[in-house]
Amino acid sequence: MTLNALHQRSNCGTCSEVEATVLELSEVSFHWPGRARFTLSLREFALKRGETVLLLGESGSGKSTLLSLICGTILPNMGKIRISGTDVTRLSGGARDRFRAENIGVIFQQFNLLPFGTVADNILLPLQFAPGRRKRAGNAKAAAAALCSELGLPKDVFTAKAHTLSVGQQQRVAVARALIGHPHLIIADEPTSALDANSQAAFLDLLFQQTSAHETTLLMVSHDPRLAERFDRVVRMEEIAQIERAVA
Ligand SMILES: Nc1ncnc2c1ncn2[C@@H]1O[C@H](COP(=O)(O)OP(=O)(O)OP(=O)(O)O)[C@@H](O)[C@H]1O
Repeated sequence: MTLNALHQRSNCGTCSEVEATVLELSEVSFHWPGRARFTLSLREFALKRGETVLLLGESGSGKSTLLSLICGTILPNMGKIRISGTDVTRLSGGARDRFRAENIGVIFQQFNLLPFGTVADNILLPLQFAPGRRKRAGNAKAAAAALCSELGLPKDVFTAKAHTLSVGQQQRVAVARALIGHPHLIIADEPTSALDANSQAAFLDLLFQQTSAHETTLLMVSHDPRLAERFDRVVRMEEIAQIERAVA
């Protein structure tokens, strides 16, 4: 039996601790290649199950780089990145893509919806690559429709093409796509940056309602420190990471 299977089946203290930590980075170092070499080093960073964390940092401080490392779209030069007990740096490229689809819901700044796909197509997309998540979603179409209704999207929008939606509606679709099948970890990269204060508050209400209902861990990047009070914890890039820039 694998360690993960043991953790899932056991109620022992050690395993509850492992399960309680959804994300754990240790001794991670990454550099972007090229003339203006940027190096990000991070000793330790962990997120607990159900925790909501706002990651703040100046432009160019490596926030998006860190999120890409967590999502496994780039690999560190050294160090461990464990998500729900699996060190993603040890997975092959294909296995990492599948792991991401299974375990992480991602919300991008520009939402990254398929413009000519329907709302349903967009929400169901991650399930195509993630059989476990598809199973957790149950009746996937019904789950997507339920999420739409919980997120305040009108029924007739379900079959509309994504590009015909308002920005506010597209946001909700992006949230539904990240939440379907209950991934343990949601990563959001400045999802509120293009919104006015009222829309920002409404967006966060939706996100927090959903994450608290399913004990989902949320790591959200923003430039806006005013959002801090809504989160369990605020982390600044300079507290957790060191960066170096060297021009060759
Ligand atoms: N694809 C890339 N190729 C090479 N270097 C990159 C790449 N992406 C980022 N970098 C380097 O990493 C540095 C940090 O960029 P990153 O986007 O992670 O910062 P950020 O904190 O998210 O910035 P912002 O708040 O402006 O989005 C950049 O200054 C750049 O030097």
